[in-house]
Amino acid sequence: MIELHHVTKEYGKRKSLDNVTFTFEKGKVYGILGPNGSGKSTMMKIMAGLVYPSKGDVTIAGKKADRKTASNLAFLASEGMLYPGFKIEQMIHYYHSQYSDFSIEKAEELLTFMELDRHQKVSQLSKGQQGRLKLLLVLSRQTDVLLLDEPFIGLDPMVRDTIVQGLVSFIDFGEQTVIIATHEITEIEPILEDAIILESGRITAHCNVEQIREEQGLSILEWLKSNFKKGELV
Ligand SMILES: Nc1ncnc2c1ncn2[C@@H]1O[C@H](COP(=O)(O)OP(=O)(O)OP(=O)(O)O)[C@@H](O)[C@H]1O
Repeated sequence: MIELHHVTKEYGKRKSLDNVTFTFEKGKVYGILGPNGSGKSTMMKIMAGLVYPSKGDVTIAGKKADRKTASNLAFLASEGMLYPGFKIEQMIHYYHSQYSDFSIEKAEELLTFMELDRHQKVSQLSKGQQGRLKLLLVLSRQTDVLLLDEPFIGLDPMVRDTIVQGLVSFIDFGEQTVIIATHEITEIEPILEDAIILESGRITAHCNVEQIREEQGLSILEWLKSNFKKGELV
């Protein structure tokens, strides 16, 4: 369980997060949706213990989020995960050396699944291949919490579908708490249980995906549009 309690993050006078209180329940898959600059990455970094709130607090399984709690969660970040001079197999061995929960067997399975060549250098990978390698590195870890910040960035629509299948195959549903910040709402919808909308640093809506589908007949994109106050596109 991840609890945000009156969390505000200020950069200068600007509030990236504004008094956010929310509980992510254990074993559920959440989507964080919202336009550019609404605070999605800030929220992910705060839960990952990489950025500290200006006010309020974040706890993971009852412990305050910091570098220590960060070691028991896998975070797919938008920047800073890959070393350009490394080959793919070196990246895998590096992660294996850094994280005791890293499974080489899972990494091998994912190499095949993601159609990556272990001998290729990171600097020679396309954006899509880099995205797949990042996913390989986080999905090979056996952590209670998985945070994915824009996992589809740079990936073409065909590959996005493959990635969703990969998530379905490699996530431990019901056990891992998975939080995905994304603009690719339609692609991710099949695996989401709950969705929240962030607008200007505030949570403005929260839904159970199946419930709105059954009770209101809405897809998550339609729900998002119906809830979105400013009418901006995400
Ligand atoms: N390190 C930083 N220093 C100053 N301002 C920052 C910093 N990080 C984020 N911000 C600001 O905080 C706000 C929220 O940014 P954030 O990256 O969390 O949004 P986002 O919803 O992830 O956006 P996107 O969809 O474009 O990735 C933005 O106004 C951004 O400029």
